[in-house]
Amino acid sequence: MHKQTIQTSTIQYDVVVGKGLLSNIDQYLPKKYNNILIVVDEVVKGIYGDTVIDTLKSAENVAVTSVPAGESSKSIEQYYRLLSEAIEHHLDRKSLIIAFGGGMVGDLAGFVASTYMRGIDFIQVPTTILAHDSSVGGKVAINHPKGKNLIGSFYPPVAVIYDVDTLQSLPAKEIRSGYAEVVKHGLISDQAFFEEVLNVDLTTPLDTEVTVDQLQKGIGVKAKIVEQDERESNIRKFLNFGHTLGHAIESELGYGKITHGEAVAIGMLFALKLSEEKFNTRMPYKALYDWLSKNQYPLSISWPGINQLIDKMKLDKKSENSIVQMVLLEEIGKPSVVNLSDHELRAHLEKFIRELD
Ligand SMILES: NC(=O)c1ccc[n+]([C@@H]2O[C@H](COP(=O)([O-])OP(=O)(O)OC[C@H]3O[C@@H](n4cnc5c(N)ncnc54)[C@H](O)[C@@H]3O)[C@@H](O)[C@H]2O)c1
Ligand SMILES: O=C(O)C(=O)C[C@@H](O)[C@H](O)[C@H](O)COP(=O)(O)O
Ligand SMILES: [Zn+2]
Repeated sequence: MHKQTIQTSTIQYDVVVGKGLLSNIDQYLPKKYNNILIVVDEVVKGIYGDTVIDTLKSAENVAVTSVPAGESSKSIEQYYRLLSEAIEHHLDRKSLIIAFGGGMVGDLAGFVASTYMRGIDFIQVPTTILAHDSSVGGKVAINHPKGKNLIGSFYPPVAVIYDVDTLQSLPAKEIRSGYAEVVKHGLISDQAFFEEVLNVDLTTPLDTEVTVDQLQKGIGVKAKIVEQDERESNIRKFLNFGHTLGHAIESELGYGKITHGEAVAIGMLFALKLSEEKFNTRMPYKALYDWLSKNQYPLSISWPGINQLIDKMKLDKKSENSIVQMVLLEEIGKPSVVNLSDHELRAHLEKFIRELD
């Protein structure tokens, strides 16, 4: 078992990563709670629900509510329904919400916790590779048809309990999706880490030791940033590398049509191309493209119209006065936030799409 402590200006919490944690989950709760609501998606409930419920039921008053699996549950309807469940189960300010699943459940249940009675404790119990990213740092949100995560808050969990045994049952598509964020953590932090990630072959069974080591490194990269800039005034924007276009693609194609990581992977390729142009430097575009292709990321997508994409990019949370900001790289490990005019963005995006297709 490995523990990293996150210390921001507002809160301290532990991220515990290890094997077999689910069946001892009660031991990792930071304190005793009078009442717990577990929010889980139907797939995760089917595989791991009993273990967690049985462990907690002996000690606490526990209720479970499930949401349909998939990005479309990160919606105002599910958010409202979960609030109603919290009321029905008599959760109060001494109660706990457990977000049990991938990033979808983490973001949704975390947002419920952040607004129910103006905020009650919640913990993240991630079950996907992607959630090494989403469970740490306290961004919680739901989607709006106009844009990803437009309704949300900064609301850190009181603990993250990451049982890596759960990764064994992940479908290949979700392994790919999660690894895009590991690649991101490599690109924004360190050449050696990036190269190490590109050595991983996602088409063969994962080497658990290597994966867990890389997930811990990714968490370390994220922790270092959110500890200094919890609310994204400056350097936290670096964690958005690949997301300005990625989120626009997800939202324009329809939530769930492409996974978050698949869209971010395309967004990172675009950001690398732009970085080359803006900083007159060489970027590992080809190395990343080849790795993504070899690992069966969908790089040839049915592209939405450029105007729609640009409109969505303007709604990105980094935008100011409708000017699109993108995170680019001056070099690997040296991210930088750059403003782009509509004209420039359109020209580069058109060229990128043409060359990718
Ligand atoms: N808050 C943040 O900082 C942050 C960071 C990155 C991504 N996100 C958000 O996270 C979401 C994506 O998260 P995700 O990729 O984990 O998707 P997800 O939560 O939708 O899970 C993906 C799929 O995997 C299934 N699944 C989950 N765990 C499983 C397991 N152990 N075994 C088998 N199947 C399992 C789920 O049922 C689902 O079908 C997006 O909404 C994205 O915007 C948030
Ligand atoms: O933690 C962050 O900050 C990130 O940007 C991490 C991203 O991987 C994640 O997808 C996040 O939800 C994006 O945030 P948003 O503010 O662009 O919605
Ligand atoms: Zn992301």
